[in-house]
Amino acid sequence: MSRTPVIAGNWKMYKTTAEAREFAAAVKNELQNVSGVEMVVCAPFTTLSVLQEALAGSKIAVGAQNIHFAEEGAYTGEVAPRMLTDLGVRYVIIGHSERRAYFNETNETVNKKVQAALKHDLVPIVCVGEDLSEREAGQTFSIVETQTRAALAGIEAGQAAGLTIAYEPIWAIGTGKSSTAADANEVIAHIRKTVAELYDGETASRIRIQYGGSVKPENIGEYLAQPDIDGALVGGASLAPDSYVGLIRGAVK
Ligand SMILES: O=C(CO)COP(=O)(O)O
Repeated sequence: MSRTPVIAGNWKMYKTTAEAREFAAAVKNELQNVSGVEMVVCAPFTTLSVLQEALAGSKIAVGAQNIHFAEEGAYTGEVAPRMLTDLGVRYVIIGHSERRAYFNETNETVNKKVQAALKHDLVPIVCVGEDLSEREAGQTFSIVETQTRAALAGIEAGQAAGLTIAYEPIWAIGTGKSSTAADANEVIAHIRKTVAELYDGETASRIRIQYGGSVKPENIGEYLAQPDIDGALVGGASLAPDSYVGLIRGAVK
Protein backbone atom coordinates (compact mmCIF):
# COMPACT_ATOMS: atom_id res chain seq x y z
CA MET A 1 0.00 0.00 0.00
CA SER A 2 1.36 3.41 -0.84
CA ARG A 3 1.18 5.97 1.92
CA THR A 4 1.12 9.71 1.28
CA PRO A 5 4.06 11.28 3.13
CA VAL A 6 3.34 13.88 5.82
CA ILE A 7 5.84 16.70 6.28
CA ALA A 8 5.15 18.55 9.52
CA GLY A 9 6.99 21.55 10.86
CA ASN A 10 7.24 21.79 14.63
CA TRP A 11 7.80 25.44 15.44
CA LYS A 12 8.29 24.71 19.16
CA MET A 13 8.31 28.01 21.13
CA TYR A 14 9.06 30.30 18.19
CA LYS A 15 7.16 33.06 16.33
CA THR A 16 4.76 35.85 17.24
CA THR A 17 1.49 36.36 15.36
CA ALA A 18 3.16 38.85 13.01
CA GLU A 19 5.94 36.36 12.26
CA ALA A 20 3.41 33.58 11.67
CA ARG A 21 1.48 35.78 9.23
CA GLU A 22 4.68 36.63 7.40
CA PHE A 23 5.54 32.93 7.11
CA ALA A 24 2.08 32.05 5.78
CA ALA A 25 2.17 34.82 3.19
CA ALA A 26 5.61 33.67 2.01
CA VAL A 27 4.80 29.96 1.60
CA LYS A 28 1.15 29.95 0.56
CA ASN A 29 1.50 30.68 -3.16
CA GLU A 30 4.81 28.83 -3.46
CA LEU A 31 3.18 25.61 -2.37
CA GLN A 32 -0.18 26.01 -4.08
CA ASN A 33 0.50 23.39 -6.76
CA VAL A 34 2.15 20.75 -4.62
CA SER A 35 0.54 17.32 -4.63
CA GLY A 36 1.45 13.90 -3.31
CA VAL A 37 2.51 15.14 0.11
CA GLU A 38 0.57 16.35 3.15
CA MET A 39 1.89 19.64 4.52
CA VAL A 40 1.45 20.63 8.17
CA VAL A 41 2.71 23.41 10.42
CA CYS A 42 2.48 22.75 14.19
CA ALA A 43 2.57 26.15 15.83
CA PRO A 44 2.30 27.63 19.33
CA PHE A 45 -1.29 28.01 20.62
CA THR A 46 -1.10 31.79 20.34
CA THR A 47 -0.52 31.71 16.58
CA LEU A 48 -2.99 28.94 15.61
CA SER A 49 -5.93 31.15 14.79
CA VAL A 50 -3.85 33.63 12.81
CA LEU A 51 -2.25 30.79 10.84
CA GLN A 52 -5.57 29.09 10.23
CA GLU A 53 -6.86 32.33 8.74
CA ALA A 54 -3.71 33.16 6.78
CA LEU A 55 -3.45 29.65 5.29
CA ALA A 56 -7.14 29.36 4.38
CA GLY A 57 -7.49 28.15 0.80
CA SER A 58 -4.01 26.61 0.84
CA LYS A 59 -3.11 22.92 1.14
CA ILE A 60 -1.16 23.50 4.35
CA ALA A 61 -2.87 22.18 7.48
CA VAL A 62 -2.39 23.64 10.94
CA GLY A 63 -1.44 21.60 14.00
CA ALA A 64 -0.88 22.22 17.70
CA GLN A 65 2.02 20.91 19.80
CA ASN A 66 0.11 19.62 22.83
CA ILE A 67 -3.37 19.17 24.30
CA HIS A 68 -4.90 18.29 27.63
CA PHE A 69 -6.88 15.05 27.78
CA ALA A 70 -9.89 16.41 29.69
CA GLU A 71 -12.95 17.80 27.94
CA GLU A 72 -12.71 20.97 30.03
CA GLY A 73 -12.11 21.81 33.66
CA ALA A 74 -9.99 23.52 36.28
CA TYR A 75 -6.61 22.96 34.60
CA THR A 76 -4.93 26.34 34.64
CA GLY A 77 -2.78 26.95 31.61
CA GLU A 78 -4.03 23.98 29.59
CA VAL A 79 -5.90 23.71 26.27
CA ALA A 80 -8.66 21.17 25.55
CA PRO A 81 -9.12 19.30 22.24
CA ARG A 82 -12.41 21.10 21.53
CA MET A 83 -10.63 24.45 21.70
CA LEU A 84 -8.39 23.30 18.85
CA THR A 85 -11.10 21.84 16.62
CA ASP A 86 -13.02 25.08 17.20
CA LEU A 87 -10.23 26.85 15.31
CA GLY A 88 -10.12 24.29 12.51
CA VAL A 89 -6.86 22.74 13.72
CA ARG A 90 -6.37 19.22 12.26
CA TYR A 91 -3.19 17.79 13.82
CA VAL A 92 -1.65 17.69 17.26
CA ILE A 93 1.82 16.58 18.34
CA ILE A 94 1.61 14.34 21.41
CA GLY A 95 4.44 13.17 23.66
CA HIS A 96 7.29 15.12 22.09
CA SER A 97 10.51 14.26 23.91
CA GLU A 98 10.80 17.85 25.13
CA ARG A 99 7.41 17.48 26.82
CA ARG A 100 8.38 14.12 28.27
CA ALA A 101 11.66 15.60 29.57
CA TYR A 102 10.54 19.04 30.85
CA PHE A 103 6.80 18.72 31.52
CA ASN A 104 6.45 15.30 33.11
CA GLU A 105 4.66 13.63 30.23
CA THR A 106 4.58 9.88 30.69
CA ASN A 107 3.50 6.95 28.52
CA GLU A 108 0.19 7.06 30.43
CA THR A 109 -0.55 10.73 29.80
CA VAL A 110 0.50 10.30 26.17
CA ASN A 111 -2.08 7.51 25.83
CA LYS A 112 -4.81 9.63 27.44
CA LYS A 113 -4.00 12.49 25.07
CA VAL A 114 -4.05 10.21 22.02
CA GLN A 115 -7.49 8.95 23.07
CA ALA A 116 -8.76 12.49 23.62
CA ALA A 117 -7.39 13.70 20.28
CA LEU A 118 -8.99 10.82 18.35
CA LYS A 119 -12.29 11.37 20.09
CA HIS A 120 -12.28 14.87 18.64
CA ASP A 121 -11.08 13.86 15.15
CA LEU A 122 -7.68 15.46 15.60
CA VAL A 123 -4.83 13.54 13.95
CA PRO A 124 -2.23 12.77 16.62
CA ILE A 125 1.45 12.87 15.72
CA VAL A 126 2.73 10.62 18.48
CA CYS A 127 6.45 11.00 19.23
CA VAL A 128 8.66 8.12 20.32
CA GLY A 129 12.43 7.80 20.51
CA GLU A 130 15.42 6.83 22.61
CA ASP A 131 18.07 9.02 24.24
CA LEU A 132 21.80 8.63 23.71
CA SER A 133 22.45 6.41 26.73
CA GLU A 134 19.58 4.12 25.74
CA ARG A 135 20.93 3.90 22.21
CA GLU A 136 24.42 3.10 23.46
CA ALA A 137 22.98 0.42 25.75
CA GLY A 138 21.33 -1.22 22.72
CA GLN A 139 17.81 -0.44 23.98
CA THR A 140 16.50 1.51 20.98
CA PHE A 141 14.06 -1.15 19.76
CA SER A 142 12.71 -1.95 23.21
CA ILE A 143 12.21 1.75 24.10
CA VAL A 144 10.29 2.60 20.92
CA GLU A 145 8.29 -0.59 21.22
CA THR A 146 7.26 0.16 24.81
CA GLN A 147 6.36 3.76 23.94
CA THR A 148 4.35 2.66 20.89
CA ARG A 149 2.43 -0.04 22.77
CA ALA A 150 1.64 2.36 25.61
CA ALA A 151 0.54 5.20 23.31
CA LEU A 152 -1.85 2.90 21.42
CA ALA A 153 -3.36 1.11 24.43
CA GLY A 154 -7.14 0.93 24.06
CA ILE A 155 -7.12 2.43 20.54
CA GLU A 156 -9.07 0.50 17.90
CA ALA A 157 -7.39 -0.64 14.67
CA GLY A 158 -9.37 1.73 12.43
CA GLN A 159 -8.29 4.72 14.49
CA ALA A 160 -4.70 3.57 14.86
CA ALA A 161 -4.41 3.29 11.08
CA GLY A 162 -5.22 6.98 10.73
CA LEU A 163 -2.71 8.37 13.17
CA THR A 164 0.90 9.36 12.64
CA ILE A 165 3.88 8.23 14.67
CA ALA A 166 7.10 10.25 14.64
CA TYR A 167 10.32 8.44 15.45
CA GLU A 168 12.63 11.09 16.90
CA PRO A 169 15.88 9.84 18.42
CA ILE A 170 16.49 12.40 21.20
CA TRP A 171 20.22 12.62 20.47
CA ALA A 172 19.41 13.81 16.93
CA ILE A 173 17.07 16.67 17.90
CA GLY A 174 18.53 20.11 17.30
CA THR A 175 22.05 18.70 17.42
CA GLY A 176 22.83 18.52 13.71
CA LYS A 177 23.54 14.81 14.29
CA SER A 178 20.89 13.05 12.26
CA SER A 179 20.34 9.33 12.28
CA THR A 180 21.41 7.76 8.98
CA ALA A 181 18.45 7.10 6.73
CA ALA A 182 19.11 3.35 6.87
CA ASP A 183 19.24 3.33 10.69
CA ALA A 184 16.08 5.41 10.97
CA ASN A 185 14.34 3.05 8.53
CA GLU A 186 15.32 0.03 10.61
CA VAL A 187 13.82 1.51 13.80
CA ILE A 188 10.71 2.66 11.95
CA ALA A 189 10.28 -0.83 10.45
CA HIS A 190 10.42 -2.15 14.01
CA ILE A 191 7.68 0.30 15.08
CA ARG A 192 5.59 -0.88 12.12
CA LYS A 193 6.16 -4.50 13.17
CA THR A 194 4.98 -3.57 16.66
CA VAL A 195 1.79 -2.09 15.16
CA ALA A 196 1.28 -5.31 13.16
CA GLU A 197 1.61 -7.34 16.38
CA LEU A 198 -0.82 -5.07 18.21
CA TYR A 199 -3.38 -5.09 15.38
CA ASP A 200 -2.79 -6.67 11.98
CA GLY A 201 -0.82 -6.26 8.76
CA GLU A 202 -3.42 -3.99 7.20
CA THR A 203 -3.21 -1.46 10.06
CA ALA A 204 0.59 -1.60 9.99
CA SER A 205 0.64 -0.95 6.26
CA ARG A 206 -1.67 2.07 6.61
CA ILE A 207 -0.19 3.88 9.62
CA ARG A 208 2.27 6.62 8.72
CA ILE A 209 5.58 6.82 10.53
CA GLN A 210 7.79 9.89 10.19
CA TYR A 211 11.43 10.46 11.05
CA GLY A 212 12.46 13.56 13.02
CA GLY A 213 15.84 14.89 14.15
CA SER A 214 17.97 17.41 12.22
CA VAL A 215 16.02 16.97 8.98
CA LYS A 216 16.83 19.67 6.41
CA PRO A 217 15.97 20.36 2.76
CA GLU A 218 19.32 18.80 1.83
CA ASN A 219 18.75 15.45 3.55
CA ILE A 220 14.95 14.96 3.51
CA GLY A 221 15.08 13.12 0.17
CA GLU A 222 17.34 10.41 1.63
CA TYR A 223 14.85 9.69 4.40
CA LEU A 224 11.82 9.62 2.14
CA ALA A 225 13.60 7.25 -0.24
CA GLN A 226 13.48 4.60 2.51
CA PRO A 227 10.60 2.13 2.27
CA ASP A 228 9.24 2.57 5.79
CA ILE A 229 9.71 6.34 6.28
CA ASP A 230 6.51 8.23 5.52
CA GLY A 231 7.54 11.81 6.11
CA ALA A 232 9.33 14.01 8.57
CA LEU A 233 8.73 16.06 11.71
CA VAL A 234 11.03 19.02 11.42
CA GLY A 235 12.02 21.61 14.03
CA GLY A 236 14.66 24.20 13.16
CA ALA A 237 14.46 23.82 9.38
CA SER A 238 10.69 24.43 9.36
CA LEU A 239 10.93 28.00 10.68
CA ALA A 240 12.17 29.98 7.69
CA PRO A 241 9.78 30.05 4.71
CA ASP A 242 12.50 29.20 2.16
CA SER A 243 13.61 26.25 4.20
CA TYR A 244 10.03 24.98 4.70
CA VAL A 245 9.42 25.24 0.96
CA GLY A 246 12.74 23.42 0.40
CA LEU A 247 11.62 20.58 2.67
CA ILE A 248 8.39 20.16 0.71
CA ARG A 249 10.16 20.31 -2.64
CA GLY A 250 12.75 17.82 -1.38
CA ALA A 251 9.96 15.49 -0.32
CA VAL A 252 8.12 15.44 -3.66
CA LYS A 253 11.21 14.96 -5.82
O1 LIG B 1 12.18 17.87 17.63
C1 LIG B 1 12.13 17.93 16.41
C2 LIG B 1 10.85 18.02 15.70
O2 LIG B 1 9.80 17.71 16.56
C3 LIG B 1 13.37 17.94 15.60
O3 LIG B 1 13.98 19.16 15.75
P1 LIG B 1 15.17 19.57 14.75
O4 LIG B 1 14.63 19.36 13.35
O5 LIG B 1 15.43 21.02 15.05
O6 LIG B 1 16.32 18.66 15.04
